[in-house]
Parts: sequence; structure tokens; C-alpha cells
Amino acid sequence: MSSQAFSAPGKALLAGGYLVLDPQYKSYVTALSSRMHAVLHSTVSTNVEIRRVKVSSPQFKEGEWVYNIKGNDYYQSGAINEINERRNPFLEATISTVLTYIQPKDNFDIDITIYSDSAYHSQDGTTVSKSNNGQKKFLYHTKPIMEVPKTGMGSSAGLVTVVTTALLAYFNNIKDIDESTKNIIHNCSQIAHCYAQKKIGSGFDVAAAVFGSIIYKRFQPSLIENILSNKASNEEVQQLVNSSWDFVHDQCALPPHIRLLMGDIEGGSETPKLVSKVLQWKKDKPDESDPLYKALDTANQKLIGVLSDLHNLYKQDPVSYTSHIDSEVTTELSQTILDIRHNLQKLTKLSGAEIEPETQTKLLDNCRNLQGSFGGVVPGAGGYDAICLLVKDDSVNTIVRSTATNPRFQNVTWLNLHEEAQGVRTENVVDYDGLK
Ligand SMILES: Nc1ncnc2c1ncn2[C@@H]1O[C@H](COP(=O)(O)OP(=O)(O)O)[C@@H](O)[C@H]1O
Ligand SMILES: C[C@@](O)(CCOP(=O)(O)OP(=O)(O)O)CC(=O)O
Repeated sequence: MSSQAFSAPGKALLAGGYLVLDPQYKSYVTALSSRMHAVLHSTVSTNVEIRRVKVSSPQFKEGEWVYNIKGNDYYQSGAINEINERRNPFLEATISTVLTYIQPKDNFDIDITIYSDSAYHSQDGTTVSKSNNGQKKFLYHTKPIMEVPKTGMGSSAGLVTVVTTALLAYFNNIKDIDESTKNIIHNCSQIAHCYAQKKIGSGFDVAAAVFGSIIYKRFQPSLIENILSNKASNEEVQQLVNSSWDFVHDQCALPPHIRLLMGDIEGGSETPKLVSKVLQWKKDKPDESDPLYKALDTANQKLIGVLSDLHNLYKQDPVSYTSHIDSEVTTELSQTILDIRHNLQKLTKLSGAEIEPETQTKLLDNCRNLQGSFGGVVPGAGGYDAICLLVKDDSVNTIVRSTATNPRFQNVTWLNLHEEAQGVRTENVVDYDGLK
């Protein structure tokens, strides 16, 4: 029996919501300490007939999918059969894509156990389980995954990425995840994620799960169109996975002493509805949308520039850097964040999509005035889901404490999260021993 474990991070899109759907704009994505994990065990099957992948997700009721696999056209219906007819489109698409790419000759009997860190889902009514050596701790829900509210960290992108990694590692005997392996993982995961959703999104969540914190410019959607309409042959899928995609994923990280603080907001928004409203408005009113997209992009690029300048400043002189960011609170970084917000407020007004609605504007204005805060934005598609602040590292505890009893912040739950810039990585299998 062989065993391996992997994890991939969740994400927050700090700058570039909506624009990132278009390959001409760069966005800024922060990878988070909340990660999705996959632990793989495999037995060499002596049974000539067995080609099986079992996926367990023990934190959720009915979290078990057992797939028997037939033939070698893995996107055909009937090729990937769940024995209890349970659906998990993201697992089905991941298994189909990796098997199409690998075309395994031998039998296989693979068990994958999924664990997700606590910030991906609402924590209400959960119980904790710790591994024997105390390295891993996960929350267990009483309901099936479909019924547990999400926080918007990108659970499906994390799932697709770690399961893709585990399967590729098994079939290709991978021990270390180097850059070229990451590209294969990325391409397979993007294809699988689009296939599961039956649409081609911007892919920033999958790219962050693979590469970690990144400045991201999307791939051309046309790359995947044929696969979605089941028009691609197995060879075409293999060539696409092996080819070099034209997209940007430059490694980045927040500057020293600057921390990200994510607040979960009571209430929620549906990203697809917001996206279709914005895209419809963009199509109908180019005279309004063209200049606004340009202005928003200018503010986004300014943020990327200011963060990079802060890194350079630290490199040159770490001592004066610290006093600089103290005075910075009222200056460039917070002004740039405000510029982004003003443009998102305009976008809200003109498109009619509630991206930075009034209650979020009030909340973000209050957050801006907190001691040690550079201000914050509605991340990603915005709406009523979350807020994302940049704050000085030594202010985090004070902010969390001072807002806890303040009625202005009563809708906010600060998530126990920080940036963890590293993308998909190997983990120690023993760290998961003893979990429920
Ligand atoms: N821990 C998990 N175990 C099994 N499946 C999961 C897990 N996390 C996410 N998924 C799959 O991803 C789906 C959620 O995907 P999606 O609606 O795109 O949410 P998100 O925005 O968090 O990615 C779930 O319904 C399930 O199919
Ligand atoms: C609007 C978008 O550009 C960004 C959405 O970012 P979120 O982080 O809000 O995403 P979800 O987790 O799917 O809700 C759409 C996209 O890029 O696909």
C-alpha cells in the first residue's frame, strides 16, 4: 500500500473582480491559510476487474462517493459510475479529466480522504477532531455538504486541485511538486473545474489553489470550449494539458507587517447573478462601462504597484520601513484602496448589481477608521458575503477585540485566517492519523 497527502489554499480576490473575466486585465489574488487536503491510499489490485476511486469527505454527512470506472472515454456518460448514484460534479469531472490525460493501462484501487480547514464553511453546530500528533484539526458537520453554508473561499477549486494532484501523483509517481508539475496540475484542474460547472469562469480560484498568492491574468476561454461541448478527442485533451497556456500567474505576497483580515458578513450574495448583471450592462452600455473599467483597472494596478513599492522599501531599509507604514495609514495605500472602492461604488450604481451596497459602504467606512487599518474592500464579486481589510500586523488583536462589542460591527465575524502564499504542496501523511 502507498500513501501520500497534499493540500491547496483558499483565496480572496483583493482587486480585479469582474475585470478578471477579461484576459486583458490583471488581478491581485491572495492565498489563504484555510486549505483543502487530500490523503491518498492505494492498494495494488490483484482483482483483474477493479478500476475504482473512492472519495470520502468525513466532515459531512453522506460524504462518500465510490466510483467504478469503465472503458477509456472518461467524459462519456456511464464511464464514471457512483455506486449509490450520489452526485458530486467536481469529483466526477476531476476523475474524468485526469484519467483522460493519463489513460491508465493497469487496474487501480484508490482511496482519497478529503479534509477542509474550518474557514471554508459556516462553523455552526460543528464538533472538532484532532489527529494523533495534534498537527491537524478539522470541524465536523451534521449535514450533507450541499446543505452547509459556504464562506466563499473557493472550496470547489481547492477540492478539484488537491484531488487532481493526488491522482496525478499516484499515476505518474510524483513525489515533489515542481513548477512543471504545477502547470500540469493547473491545466487539468482548470479543465475539470470548468467541465463540472459547465461554464468557463476566470479561473483565478483554481490558479490560486495551484500557485498560491498571484498576480493573475486569465487564459483564453477558447482553449476549453471544445472539451465543454464534448468535441475534443482524448489526444486533444492530452495535448491541451501538456501545452503551455498563455496566462499570468506571477508570485506575490502582502508586504511585511501588513496582514489581511477577512470578515464574514451575515447574509450572502449569488456570484453568478451579479456577474450576469454586470456583463449585460457592459454589453448594453459600452459608453458607461468602457471608461469605468479603465478607471477601475488603473486603481487596481496602482494597488499592485503600491504593494510592490512597499516590498522594495523593506528590502532597502527594514527599520525605516516600519515607521513608514505607520505614517502610511493615512496615505498612499489607504487612498488606493479608497479609489478602488469609489469605482466599485460606481459600478454598483451603473450596473444595478449590488457589488458594494450601501450597508457594506458604511461598514467599510467604519473599518477604515479603525486604529491600524489601511481600509478594505468587498472581495471578489462583492455583495453581502464578506469584507477584506488590510491592517498592520500589531493591530489585528485590538481590531478584533474592539469591534466585538461595537454595534457598528455586529454583522461581522472575523475569520481566523491569514495569508499563506504557498500553493499546492505535499503534506505528511502521519499528520492526519487518528482523525475521525
Ligand atoms: N470538503 C468537500 N468534500 C467534498 N466535496 C466538496 C468539498 N468542498 C467542496 N466540495 C464540492 O464543491 C461544491 C461547492 O462548490 P461551489 O458551489 O463552486 O462553492 P465554492 O464557491 O466554495 O467553490 C460542493 O457542493 C461539493 O460538490
Ligand atoms: C466576479 C468574478 O470576477 C470574481 C468572483 O469572485 P468570488 O471570490 O466572489 O467568487 P465565488 O467564490 O465564486 O463567489 C467572477 C470570476 O472571476 O469568475
